[in-house]
Amino acid sequence: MLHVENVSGGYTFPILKDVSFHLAPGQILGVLGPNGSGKSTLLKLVSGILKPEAGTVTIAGKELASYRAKQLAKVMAVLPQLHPQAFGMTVKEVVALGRYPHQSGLFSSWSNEDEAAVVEAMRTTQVTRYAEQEITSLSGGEQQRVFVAQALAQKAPLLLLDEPTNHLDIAHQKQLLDTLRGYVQAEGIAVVSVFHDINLASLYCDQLLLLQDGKVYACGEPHEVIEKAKLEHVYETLLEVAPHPVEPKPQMTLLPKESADTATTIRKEDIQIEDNTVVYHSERPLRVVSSAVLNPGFGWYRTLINRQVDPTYGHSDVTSEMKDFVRSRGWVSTETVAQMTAVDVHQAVIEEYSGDYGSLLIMVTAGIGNAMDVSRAHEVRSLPSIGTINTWILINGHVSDEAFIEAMMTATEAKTKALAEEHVLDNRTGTLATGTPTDSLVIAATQRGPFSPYGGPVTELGKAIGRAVVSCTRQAIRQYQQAHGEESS
Ligand SMILES: Nc1ncnc2c1ncn2[C@@H]1O[C@H](COP(=O)(O)OP(=O)(O)OP(=O)(O)O)[C@@H](O)[C@H]1O
Repeated sequence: MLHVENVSGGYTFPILKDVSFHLAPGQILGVLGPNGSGKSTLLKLVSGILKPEAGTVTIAGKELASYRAKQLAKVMAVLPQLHPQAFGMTVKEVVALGRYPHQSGLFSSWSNEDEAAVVEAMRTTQVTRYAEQEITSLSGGEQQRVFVAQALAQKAPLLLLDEPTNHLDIAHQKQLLDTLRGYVQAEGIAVVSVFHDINLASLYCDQLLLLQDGKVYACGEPHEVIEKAKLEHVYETLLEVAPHPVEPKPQMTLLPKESADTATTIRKEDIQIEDNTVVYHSERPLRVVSSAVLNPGFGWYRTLINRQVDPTYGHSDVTSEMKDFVRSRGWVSTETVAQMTAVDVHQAVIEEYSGDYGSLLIMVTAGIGNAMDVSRAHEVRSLPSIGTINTWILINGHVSDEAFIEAMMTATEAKTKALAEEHVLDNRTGTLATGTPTDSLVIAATQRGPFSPYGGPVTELGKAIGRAVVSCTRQAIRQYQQAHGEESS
């Protein structure tokens, strides 16, 4: 649909240098780049407002320079960054201007097709209710939607949009782009759109073109362009790129400058055992990954709780009950990770280790009444009630996501090793137990200090986790056995 080949051009001096890309029908290309990088200039060169000094622009198989104005308007609609003033016109009249290329003769007649296109465009952009209102009486975002409607009413197979979501609130941004996406797929049109919002561009575009100083720095699918190093280089700012939770489209997050007063050190004496809970509270949120009852998964939290409940504990909504409990103790539920255990929390084993990775605090409570052999779990019909090994690994250090995951594996292997060393059996099968049905793990890091990219058993961090978890879990198992009158072997 659109072929841009080695285009250079600009104003009195060149802005764009040697830009090439191709766009197929049914595709959206997002143009990204910092202020002044040439995004709007590129649209002006593609739309014919500016003439290229070198290179060619071909639309629907025909060179741009050979189109007559009205003919061009039939194949291409443009939403400029700044809109022409439209004083005294109603919304419908502004949208109807989009039908100009389809009028013929001196005394143009308004056809049913024109009317249908205008009505549909207003409906799509949700401006029908303002149809008879003067455009200047609308808010900035409402006016923006009217100009998008004007471009859609033109029914051109190529749409050039300069920041179409400008002034729109998040719901209207999403609504407009969802509609555009559907429209592009249904009608097979092609769209080139300038975006400032990198995440929206990633979510909605098939291809992205990243400009730097008028040159193409990167071009490809969102996962090829939305890369930390590329964006940091072009925008000259610190950021992170992470996966979108639902779509396979990367999303970027800005990293604010680190403030000097935000360091937190986790110390053994700050872990409190009060009533029926083990509690750690940090002034600064910790990066946590956990399988806790309250706030599991990855997140940032300030309070960690291992709560002892009665062995007969039973609630239909455990998460809500835990939230209420956390609040009743004066903690904030949205910044608390909470686990449950039937073990007396005074039997918690807490140890401290340090090394090149920073330092570690381990807390373990071990209830092994329901210990089971995972390889024989398929033979068990009903799950036993409470009986859990809860483990905390608190790290004074900076840990990558990969290291968090490897630390989980290392800790799990270490726990299983501890059960074997203590010769804990699965009572149903008489084989060595590997864990319990409801074991829970919390790994938290201050994300300051030494950086650990990995957490496997050959890393300093992994070695410490392996040794510490085996030691603490073995002691916790013995505590449990002594409390329950059993002999540790
Ligand atoms: N009409 C003009 N005459 C001369 N120079 C211009 C004109 N319009 C833009 N420029 C210059 O061209 C360069 C690129 O501008 P352009 O508007 O294409 O950037 P952009 O990437 O769209 O920026 P923004 O993100 O701020 O909208 C800038 O240095 C700008 O000053």
